[in-house]
Amino acid sequence: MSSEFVHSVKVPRLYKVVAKIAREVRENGGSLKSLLYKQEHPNVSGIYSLCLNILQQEAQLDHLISKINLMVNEPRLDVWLAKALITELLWGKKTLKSNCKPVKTILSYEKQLKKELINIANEKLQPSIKTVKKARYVRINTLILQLKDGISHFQEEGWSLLPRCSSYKQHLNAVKSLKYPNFIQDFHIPELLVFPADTNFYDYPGYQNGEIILQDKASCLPTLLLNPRPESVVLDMCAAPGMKLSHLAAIMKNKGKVYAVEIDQSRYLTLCRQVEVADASCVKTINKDALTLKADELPNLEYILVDPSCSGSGMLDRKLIPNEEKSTPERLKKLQTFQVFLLRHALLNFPKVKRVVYSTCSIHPEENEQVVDEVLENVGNAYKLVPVRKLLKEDWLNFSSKEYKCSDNCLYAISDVDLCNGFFVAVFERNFKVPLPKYNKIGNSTVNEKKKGQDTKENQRKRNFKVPLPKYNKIGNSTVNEKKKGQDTKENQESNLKKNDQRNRKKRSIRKKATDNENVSPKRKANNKTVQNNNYMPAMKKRKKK
Ligand SMILES: C[S@@+](CC[C@H](N)C(=O)[O-])C[C@H]1O[C@@H](n2cnc3c(N)ncnc32)[C@H](O)[C@@H]1O
Repeated sequence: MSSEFVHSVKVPRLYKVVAKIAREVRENGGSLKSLLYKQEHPNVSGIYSLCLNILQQEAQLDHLISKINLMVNEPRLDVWLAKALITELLWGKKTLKSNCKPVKTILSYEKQLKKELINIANEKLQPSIKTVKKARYVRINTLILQLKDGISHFQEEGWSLLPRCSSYKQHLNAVKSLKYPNFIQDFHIPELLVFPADTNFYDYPGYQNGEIILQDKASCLPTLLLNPRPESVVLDMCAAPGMKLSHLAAIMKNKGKVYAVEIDQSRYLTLCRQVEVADASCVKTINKDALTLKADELPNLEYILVDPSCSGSGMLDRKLIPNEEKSTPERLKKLQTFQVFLLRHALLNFPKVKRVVYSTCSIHPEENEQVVDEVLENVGNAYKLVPVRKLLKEDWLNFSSKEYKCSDNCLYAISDVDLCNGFFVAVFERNFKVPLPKYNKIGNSTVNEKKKGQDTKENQRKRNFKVPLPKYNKIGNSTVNEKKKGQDTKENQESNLKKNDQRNRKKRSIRKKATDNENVSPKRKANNKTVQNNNYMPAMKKRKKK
């Protein structure tokens, strides 16, 4: 076989992106999700799924590549591109549709690869990582497609809808034994359809068009529990990539307003694309730090979703990637500090808000019960925790630990039990009879009385609510709050405040320039390219009449 590669036909961009990300994760220890959002590729889920597959099958891939002498015979072939193409051929779509040279090369080894794969199975080579099965969830985006039309579409494709169950336990048993051609509506979220675990919908025209959204059940729970009524005003403090956001817009039937805030520039662009594709016209996207938001920027705000960055320890997919960042106690502590800050900001800075939902895709109490407990101390009786058990009419199985002050009032989704990602949700409801504690005074007595005397860096920050967390995205490394070394005297605090005010004013004017164009053409900027590249496929079924 020739070792000269003629690049007359381009390698499909998806495979190039997948190869680049997989290499970065494996060779430089990058985080799969962060790398994904930097790519600005419309098919985020497709790329994610293929990358995950490569990383999971890496032991077999290395074995196969060495058995067929691929890199010896084809020294100019990029090994990561080869891994991406082989993965697609053997475990993905099982076909490669392109005439580019690397694809032709891999196809010329197809027979050998398949033969060696059978040998691997016979040799009982252990897969890189044990595969964890969960159901495949498909949310019908009711902003575009009516639920009944979505269901009919799948039925016309040969799928058969099982009757809904009368209890959650029965439903879980039905999901556990789901097999093609059966699917079922979710017990709690009717617009969420549940299919057997291995079903793949990434190529579905309806997925490309935003008519269906591939969203795990766990990720729909916070929005289900926030449950804003249509015409209300909602803030999604940490919005990208926009899964919960588009569900919020659907719950509100695109009536009212949802402010979607995201600090990270590349994730913000993904968010704008998701808003456009999902047709979430009631959303206003804002690219800024949620900690700097003020009540008067968001008039009549009633509901807030706080879904901050977390360790992601509940995400089944993440558990499948060897060597991904681990939840060390130090990392959890830093995440917790940020989570407390953000939740407290949501609860104490927006006086008209009546409900706040806090959620994480973590199963660590450090990011869940401990955060809620700490913030409960600050809010006093101005907010109460609503027992989720009641909201879900007793039809839920796992709750927060009674060892904590929040007791069993919050929800846990446990993968093995609930057949979705691990998740935590707490619902706070405002008691308007009690005024909000004064939060923005230095030395505020409502903050963490217990820790008086221990003048830790964290306590200094807690007392000083006006000062935003420095460099949000460096959480998890040592740059956070480095500057506050030394004594925390009142003088120091006041001078810090002044410095921060000046810094904030400067930042605001820079950001204003950057975000002003968001008012001019918020979505076009991010989406035009995507929509054109997306090759809009034909719709699944009748579009919902507007
Ligand atoms: C767990 S993800 C949110 C997932 C999202 N709610 C969804 O359902 O698709 C957390 C997001 O918060 C963003 N973030 C972190 N700190 C932030 C801050 N201070 N202000 C706004 N966004 C922030 C991160 O960049 C990340 O995109």
